Amino acid sequence: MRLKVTPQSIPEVLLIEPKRFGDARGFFSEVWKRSALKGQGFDVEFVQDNHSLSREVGVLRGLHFQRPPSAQGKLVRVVRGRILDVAVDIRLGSPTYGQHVACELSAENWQQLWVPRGFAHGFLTLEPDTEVLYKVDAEYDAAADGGIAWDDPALGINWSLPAGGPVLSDKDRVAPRLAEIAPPFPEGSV
Ligand SMILES: Cc1cn([C@H]2C[C@H](O)[C@@H](COP(=O)(O)OP(=O)(O)O[C@H]3O[C@H](C)C(=O)[C@H](O)[C@H]3O)O2)c(=O)[nH]c1=O
Repeated sequence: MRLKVTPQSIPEVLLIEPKRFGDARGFFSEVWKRSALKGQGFDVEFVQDNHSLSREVGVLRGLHFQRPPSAQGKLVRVVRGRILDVAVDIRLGSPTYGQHVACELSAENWQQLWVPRGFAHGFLTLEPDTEVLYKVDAEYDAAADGGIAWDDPALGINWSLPAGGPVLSDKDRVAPRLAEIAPPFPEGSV
């Protein structure tokens, strides 16, 4: 098997573990195969690839989403360094609404997280010079871009922050709490 897929505590969120074929030259790995998600009921067609570099430990990007009809599913992986990757269920009416999955993804463990539409996504870097690559199934739409506070007490995310606190963008520093925004994903919207 080249791709192991494990549903998480919120079963729509999947941990994906591609196999690495190592040899004296290095390794080869199929890091994405459409049939792997299709087998889990997600027939995804990615339309954009993203790549971010975060220089310091403690960079926290999130919690972000795009509102319908520009909602994005994301397949996240780390090619250098390590992150705590977090997906928060913000689908109104979901039995796991407001709950989250947190997984450590790294170049070493080679694991990926599938974050479906209807989830807010964010990560904290655990090593310097961390590079995150992620495919999305809807293009960037700045007008649909939304965010919720990384430290929203209602979400109860244990980020394991560094002593100096997170390094945030101006946008993330002032994001509202989930209860303060109009529900971004009404029932049936994703
Ligand atoms: C997301 C995105 C951003 N941009 C531009 C907009 C800004 O001028 C610049 C930085 O954007 P931002 O500060 O939103 O980047 P991040 O904080 O890494 O945002 C991402 O962080 C979390 C982890 C996510 O899951 C989202 O994919 C995304 O929101 O890139 C684009 O041109 N295209 C894009 O798809």
